[in-house]
Amino acid sequence: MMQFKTFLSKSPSMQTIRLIQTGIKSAPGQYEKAYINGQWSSAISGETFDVFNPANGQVVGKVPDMNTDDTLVAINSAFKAFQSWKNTTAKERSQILRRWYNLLVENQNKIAEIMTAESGKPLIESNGEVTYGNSFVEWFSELARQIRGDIIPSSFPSKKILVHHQPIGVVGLITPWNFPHAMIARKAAAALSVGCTVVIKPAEDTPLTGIELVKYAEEAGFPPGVVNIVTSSRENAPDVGRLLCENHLVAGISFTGSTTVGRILYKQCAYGIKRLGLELGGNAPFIVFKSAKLDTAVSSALVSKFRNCGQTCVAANRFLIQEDVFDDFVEKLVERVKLLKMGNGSDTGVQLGPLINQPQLDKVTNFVNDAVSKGAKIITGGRPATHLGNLFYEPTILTGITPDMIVYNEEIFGPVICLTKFKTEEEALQISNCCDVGLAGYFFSEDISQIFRVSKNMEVGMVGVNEGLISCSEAPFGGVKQSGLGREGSHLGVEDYTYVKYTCIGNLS
Ligand SMILES: NC(=O)C1=CN([C@@H]2O[C@H](COP(=O)(O)OP(=O)(O)OC[C@H]3O[C@@H](n4cnc5c(N)ncnc54)[C@H](OP(=O)(O)O)[C@@H]3O)[C@@H](O)[C@H]2O)C=CC1
Ligand SMILES: O=C(O)CCCC(=O)O
Repeated sequence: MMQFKTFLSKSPSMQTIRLIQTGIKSAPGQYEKAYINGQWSSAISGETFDVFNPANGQVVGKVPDMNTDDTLVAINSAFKAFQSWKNTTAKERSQILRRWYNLLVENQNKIAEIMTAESGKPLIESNGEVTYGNSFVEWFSELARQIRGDIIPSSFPSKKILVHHQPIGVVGLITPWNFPHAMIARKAAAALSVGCTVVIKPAEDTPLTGIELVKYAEEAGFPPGVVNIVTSSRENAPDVGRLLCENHLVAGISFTGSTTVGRILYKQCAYGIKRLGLELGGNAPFIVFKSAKLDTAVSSALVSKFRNCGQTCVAANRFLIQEDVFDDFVEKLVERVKLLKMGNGSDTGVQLGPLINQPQLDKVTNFVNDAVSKGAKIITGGRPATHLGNLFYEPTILTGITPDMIVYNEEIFGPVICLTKFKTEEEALQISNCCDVGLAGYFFSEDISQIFRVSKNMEVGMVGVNEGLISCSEAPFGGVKQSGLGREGSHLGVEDYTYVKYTCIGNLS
C-alpha cells in the first residue's frame, strides 16, 4: 500500500530517482506482437494500431489490431490447452506462477516505464502499480496449493459426500487502461492458479504493458495456449467482446471497466449462462466527521482522489464534510492540492500525469462546466492545463455542490474534488447511499460507535475507515448494486473461476 502514498511526498523518493537514472526506455513506435497459442502473432488481417503517450501524443508502440478471426484462434487454443492445464497439480501451477512473479519483480523498472509511456502515470505510481499487480501473482501462487474441498458428514452411513473445486475452463479477461498491469494480474493469476486458461483483451490505450506481462508468462513456462493476449482497437473491441461472451468454448468472463460496457457483457453472457465477474464504476463517498483527525483525512483525500489523476473506480467522488470542520478541512486541503506537481510522468517529481485520452478530458471538462453553470464555486483549478499538453486537467476543488449536478451523480474519473457540507450522520449516510452504485466508501471518525455504525450502513462493497487506500491482494475487491458482481483478490478471488463439484459415493458397506 505504501507505494502509492509516496507520490504525495513533496520531493521525489530515492526510488524515483533511481528509476529515472536507469535510463531504460521502450523504443518509440516499436512493433509488438500479440500472443496466441504460444506464438507471437500479427493480426490475421495484417492491421495494426498505434499506441500513444498521453503526455505528449508521441507514438510509443504499434500492436496488431486483432478481430474475431484472431480471437477465435485464441479461444480454440485456450480450450485445447485447458484439457491438459486442468490436470496439472496445484504445486506445478504454483511454481509456474511463482516463476512469473519472480520475472515480473526482476523486470519491474522496465514494466513501469512502459506503463508510464502508454498511460501517462507518474513513474513512481507505475512502479507502485507493478508492485501491486505483482502481489496478485505472488498471492495466487501461494493460494493455488491451499484450495481444498470438503468431506461433509452424511446422514446415510452408506454414502460419502465429497466436494471439489474444479476450474471452469477458458476465461475471457477484458481489462481497462487505468491499471494496465494490476487488472490483468488480478484476474489472470487467479484463473491460472486453479487450472483455467485465459484469453486477455487489454484496452486499446494500454496494450503494451499487457504484452510485456505475457512475455514473462511465456518465459515462466506456461504451456502454449494457457495464456493468450489479443490486442484490438476500440473499433474491434465490441466484436471481440461479443465473441468471448457468446462462444460456447468460453466458460466465463471477467471484466473491469465502465458500467455501460458491463451491462452489455451481462446481456451477452446471458444466453450461455456464462460465469461473469464484473468490476464496474463507483461513486465513492468520502465522509469527514467532526471527530476526525483532519490531517489524516486530508492526506487520505489526496491519495484516494489523485491516484492515477483521479482515474480510479475506487476514487473518492463525493466529499461530505461535517459543517463543524468544513472550513478547516478545506483550508488544509487547498494548501496541499496547490503543491501538487503535474506533468509528464517520466519527469522527476511529477505527482499527477495527464488524463488518458480526449474523451476523458472532454468528460471531466463537461462535468466541471456543468457544475459551475449550476452554481458550484471553483476554489482552485477548474480548467485544462493546456500549457502542459493536450490532455492535462488542473487539480480542481469545487464547493457549493448540489444534487442536480453531474459531478454529484456520476463517477468523475478525473482530478476533481467536490465538497458538500452536512449536519448529521443520518444526512451523510442518506447522501452516501442515494445512488445506484456502491463500490468503495471512506469515512473519518475517532468515535468507535460511529465507526461500527457507519461502516455497517454504508451501501458499498469496501469501506476505508480513517484510510484512503484500501486495495491489496489479501482483501476482497468488489462492489454492491450496479458496481458489479463477484470479488477479486483475497481467498475469494478464485470463486469466479471454479465450479463446486459434489460427488456422492454410495452403497458403501
Ligand atoms: N471501473 C473501472 O475501473 C473503469 C471505469 N471506467 C469508466 O468508464 C468510462 C469510459 O472509459 P472506457 O475506456 O470507455 O471504458 P470501457 O468500459 O469502454 O473499457 C474497458 C474495456 O472494455 C473494452 N470494451 C469497450 N467496449 C466493449 C464492448 N462493447 N464489449 C467488450 N469490451 C469492450 C475496452 O476496449 P477498448 O479500450 O479497446 O475500447 C476496454 O478493454 C470512464 O470515464 C470511467 O468512468 C473506465 C475504465 C475503468
Ligand atoms: O480503478 C480500477 O479499475 C481498479 C481499482 C484499482 C485498485 O485495485 O485499487
